[in-house]
Amino acid sequence: MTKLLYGNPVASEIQLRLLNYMKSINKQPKIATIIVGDDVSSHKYVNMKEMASVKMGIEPLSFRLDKHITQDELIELIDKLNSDYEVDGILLQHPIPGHLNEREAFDRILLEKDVDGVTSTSFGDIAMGKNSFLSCTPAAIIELIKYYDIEMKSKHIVVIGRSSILGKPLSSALINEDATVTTCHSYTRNVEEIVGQADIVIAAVGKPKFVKGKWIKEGAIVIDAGYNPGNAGDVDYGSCLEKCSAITPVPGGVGPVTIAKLLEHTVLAAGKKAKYI
Ligand SMILES: Nc1nc2c(c(=O)[nH]1)N[C@@H](CN(C=O)c1ccc(C(=O)N[C@@H](CCC(=O)O)C(=O)O)cc1)CN2
Repeated sequence: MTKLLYGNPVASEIQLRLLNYMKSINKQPKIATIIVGDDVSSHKYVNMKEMASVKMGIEPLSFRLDKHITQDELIELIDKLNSDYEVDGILLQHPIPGHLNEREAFDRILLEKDVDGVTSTSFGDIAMGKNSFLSCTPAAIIELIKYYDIEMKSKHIVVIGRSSILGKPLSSALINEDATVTTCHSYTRNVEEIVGQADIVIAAVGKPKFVKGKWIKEGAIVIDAGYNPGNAGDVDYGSCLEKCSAITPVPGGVGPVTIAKLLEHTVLAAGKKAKYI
């Protein structure tokens, strides 16, 4: 019987941990959320993050910027939030319109307010095993794997995707968990063959139903980090279900844990206790 790795119990456990921790902080954590433009999915995800924040007693400060905003105006807002003592965390939702330099904007976020783990410095710190916030979806995946007592040490984990907020930091964090990691991307030859050698497959490619059941080694574990329109994951769920020993559903898998990790990082930032993963 294939085990379903649901995200909600993992998210609930994180939230319980946070509620306890919040009792020891004598301030209400505040997160600034920024969306540039009118990407429908971005608005949906940020609304979900804000609703979850409010439920946890975190105050969201929303910034919805026009799609024609200039780089200077965006940087000016980030600078203002960096120097606002009341703001504990800053979230700049990806993607932003193409005329803007997203990397420069991410990197403008002060390290201690980078609760979303998107700055180059956070990424470098994580790679070196230093104390910064890991990007939220990679952090969610590692939390979910640990929650279900899945061994990472010495396992061959194949990550499909190398985006700067998902595939790359995830591969790096998995190496720190003593896994043997192969990262596949659009120039990788024979992806099917490589996936077939994996003990754990993590799909973070941004292509609906990309991973097929026939690629999967019998009994492997499949984690779907995809968030495509219409709630489609990156994994062809039906065919993979038949081959694997455990799988995350979409929706209801990695997604809810990603949001819980953002809340956790925000509360930890508020408590000035940044903690690795
Ligand atoms: N600055 C960032 N931008 C983006 C990130 C990020 O971590 N930081 N990640 C993605 C998308 N994302 C969060 O922003 C995200 C996507 C999906 C979910 C989620 O919980 N999905 C639900 C289904 C939602 C629904 O009902 O429609 C699920 O999987 O159960 C959470 C977060 C892009 N940009």
